Amino acid sequence: MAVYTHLGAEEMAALIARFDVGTLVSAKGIAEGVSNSNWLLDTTGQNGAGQDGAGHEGAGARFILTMYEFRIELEDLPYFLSLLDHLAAKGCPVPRTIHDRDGALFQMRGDKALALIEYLPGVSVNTPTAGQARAVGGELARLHLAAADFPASRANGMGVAEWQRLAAACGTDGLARIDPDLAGIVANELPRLAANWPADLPSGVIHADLFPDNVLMLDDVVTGLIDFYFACNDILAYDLAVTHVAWCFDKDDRFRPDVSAALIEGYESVRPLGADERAALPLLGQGAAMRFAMSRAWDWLNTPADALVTPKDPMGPARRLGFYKANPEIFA
Ligand SMILES: Nc1ncnc2c1ncn2[C@@H]1O[C@H](COP(=O)(O)OP(=O)(O)OP(=O)(O)O)[C@@H](O)[C@H]1O
Ligand SMILES: N[C@@H](CCO)C(=O)O
Repeated sequence: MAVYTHLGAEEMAALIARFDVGTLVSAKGIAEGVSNSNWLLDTTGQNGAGQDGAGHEGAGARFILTMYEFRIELEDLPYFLSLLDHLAAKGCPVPRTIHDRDGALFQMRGDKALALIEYLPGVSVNTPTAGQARAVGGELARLHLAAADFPASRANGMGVAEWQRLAAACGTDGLARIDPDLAGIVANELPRLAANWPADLPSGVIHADLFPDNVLMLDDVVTGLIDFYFACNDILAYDLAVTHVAWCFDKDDRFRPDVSAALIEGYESVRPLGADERAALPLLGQGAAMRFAMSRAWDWLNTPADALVTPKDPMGPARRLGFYKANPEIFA
């Protein structure tokens, strides 16, 4: 479930009339996703009409309407939405933001923001193949290169200081309630990661959350990179580490060496890693695993029992952290 707000037909049609996209034909709530309300819209217009004329007259057009419900600060929206436009203009497979007739990137409904973005085809894979991981690695590197001249900057709100804040907010008892091992893992590993976190690796715009559910694919082709709402400026190789944690293990947290090799090869076919970046990957992987262990632990302890969403298990990333620590040679 992810439609938290009801928008009536008349209101939806009036909203869409602010854009040069034709008139509304249908609007369907999208079940996937947990943070925002999303609708799939069909209109009588052309895709991207009024921007570059792409699309086919008479064929109708399809869009995603997102209402930002939680977590996203309004002041960050221009960064996220103009980043989509910047990357799309450079040929990255990301949805363009549809601007309204006055050029605005987003609309307000009460205190909530809404944005209309381009619909992209494709599905999210559950068990990626090596070929799919190679393609994702290549697109991630292309994203890093394409964003090199993006003029805006945003600090990583999910960096080391946030892992520490979340760990403290969960407390030793809370972590131990989730799993008897978790409190010990955090007590041992978090101070070490914080003390050794690299400060001088190449940085730029990163996606920071490129899990399979944020990638749309058709066979081995990436058709969409979506959900840029953690994007920020940080270490580029950390983004590869995040993607590695998310793609290179099976559901039982067993490492998948072929998928790992393909992801890194795909990345390096576009942007070869420096020796310093490659040497840092074992630590960056542990940090990426800690980031998701901590955000999930907080959600685990703070999601009401009757909530419509099931919190994700923090122990998956926690076990992957242990794997990276014990097996740094996988990145050699
Ligand atoms: N541009 C797009 N083109 C096609 N489908 C999209 C697009 N954007 C989103 N979707 C669909 O909507 C679903 C939810 O989107 P998204 O993951 O951005 O939601 P969210 O609530 O912000 O995410 P999260 O659960 O990661 O916080 C996606 O799984 C995908 O199926
Ligand atoms: N992709 C994240 C959710 C966003 O922080 C996870 O799987 O935990």
